[in-house]
Amino acid sequence: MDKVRKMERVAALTKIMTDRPRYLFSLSQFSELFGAAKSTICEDITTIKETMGHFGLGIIETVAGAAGGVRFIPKVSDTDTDNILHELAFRLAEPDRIIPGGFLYMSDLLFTPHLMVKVGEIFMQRLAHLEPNYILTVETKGIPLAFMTARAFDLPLITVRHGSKVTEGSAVSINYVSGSSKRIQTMSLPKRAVPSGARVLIIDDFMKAGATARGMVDLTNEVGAKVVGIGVLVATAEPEHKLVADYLSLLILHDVDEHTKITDIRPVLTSD
Ligand SMILES: O=P(O)(O)OC[C@H]1O[C@H](OP(=O)(O)OP(=O)(O)O)[C@H](O)[C@@H]1O
Ligand SMILES: Nc1ncnc2[nH]cnc12
Repeated sequence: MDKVRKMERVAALTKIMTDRPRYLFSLSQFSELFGAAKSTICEDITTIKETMGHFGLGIIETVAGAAGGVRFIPKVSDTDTDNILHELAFRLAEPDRIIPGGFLYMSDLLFTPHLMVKVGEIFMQRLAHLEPNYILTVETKGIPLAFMTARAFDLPLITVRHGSKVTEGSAVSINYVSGSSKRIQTMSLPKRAVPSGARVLIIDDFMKAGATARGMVDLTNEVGAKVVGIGVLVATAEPEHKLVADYLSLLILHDVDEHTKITDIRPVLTSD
């Protein structure tokens, strides 16, 4: 290979690292890829680190030692977080989102990749201290958000399903009554999906009574793993007491008025 110029290395390194947030790349790997000395790669990394810091684009973390390396950690600034949450609240308050029964149509936003990438990064930033090693959600609408959170953490996603599937092997199942649908539903977790002792972070799009989240906690306990935290995009203000003790919600839905078409939904801001 022709000698790779610094500008080319920096562009390639940035692409490789930001494509896989939080993954620890070894310097030897980069050194081999570009045919450059480790000291040269270190200089490139310093340039990327400074640029990221200067523009508030994320953090480049170096880990010393034989098992060490370098990784990119997404960082959404407080201002960007507040702007995204304001934008989501504004869009969710659009009058034509109200569905009879006081439901809010959210699927278009939940399935918009660039929005969910950011929300996933916000969850990662706020919940990384819990040190999960699995992300868990329940089908259907929670999946894109949970998947993007899993991406920001560089962790696998497990999906609880409404009913067991032969392709997933043996499963533990429970019945629960979702406060939202007021129906008895079944949820199943394949036994092989979560090893016992795993630290699980639950991510979902919506929480009303919290029965769905409670069900996921119970299933996780059933397979000998532990729920370390729960994050939801929207939680309703009422009922105040949910069926799970502790959770982080990015938006609070105070009211949906089907007659006036006014939805009162507010972000939980970084300054709150
Ligand atoms: O706190 P709860 O009252 O239990 O309700 C919350 C659940 O309701 C929604 O799912 P939904 O029933 O709309 O299913 P879907 O994602 O498959 O559309 C949401 O994704 C939660 O999982
Ligand atoms: N989108 C939604 N709007 C209102 N209540 C819900 N419960 C579950 N999903 C909901």
